[in-house]
Amino acid sequence: MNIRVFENPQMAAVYAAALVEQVIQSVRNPVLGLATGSTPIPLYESLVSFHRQGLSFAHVTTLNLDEYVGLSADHPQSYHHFMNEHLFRHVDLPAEKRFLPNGAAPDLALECERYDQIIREHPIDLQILGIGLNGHIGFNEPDVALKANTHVVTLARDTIEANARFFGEQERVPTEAITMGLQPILMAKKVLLLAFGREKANAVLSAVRGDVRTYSPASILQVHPNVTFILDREAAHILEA
Ligand SMILES: N[C@@H]1[C@@H](O)[C@H](O)[C@@H](COP(=O)(O)O)O[C@@H]1O
Repeated sequence: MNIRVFENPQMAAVYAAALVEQVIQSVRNPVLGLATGSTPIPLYESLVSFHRQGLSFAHVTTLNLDEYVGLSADHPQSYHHFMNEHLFRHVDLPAEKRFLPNGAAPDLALECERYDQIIREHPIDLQILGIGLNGHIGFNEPDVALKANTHVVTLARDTIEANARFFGEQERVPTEAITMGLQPILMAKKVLLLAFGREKANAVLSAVRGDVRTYSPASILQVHPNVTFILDREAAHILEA
């Protein structure tokens, strides 16, 4: 596991964007696993600026980690909408090569199967991750057991509270999501986990130094052969103490 600590999220994001560019430039049909949340926003800003300087996404395929159940693609808090706003509408990534789970699908079990089939057809070259305050990755929440495949998850109380800031009030946050399971994340050739801010320091510490536990889903990354944690000083402050 590599750990890189930067002065601030902007510098960390430029480093992460350079690693993404390296994959885009060196792999014939690169597949990127993408994350949402506030953390990857500066990374997407850097990638948009790289695009303006000539980096093409025309041959890239993207697979997102997750989506809220019950939100259609045009809902302002959906992850579909998030990806459009922060990346897709700014770059030349073909619409048919952008995949996200459909949280508004009438049959969620079928939707999970559909998404797993897409994942099987597009093994991930580089997976971008954030981390929840409780150590979740994607929406794989701490639990007695974790799942390998795409599944519907009931969001943890902490997660609903943490994400209420995007919805205005807690009651409006969906209580369920569809998330990729751990298998495609662990099968990705390379994983970048980004974490910024003091409130992430404990989750980062457990992920990096704790035992591998289902109650700390990010800790499973310790068994992956090519993971880089990209942190700002605040998120790294306990690790560096
Ligand atoms: N499902 C997403 C995760 O993929 C994300 O990593 C995490 C942290 O979000 P943030 O980056 O806003 O702290 O929570 C969200 O709920």
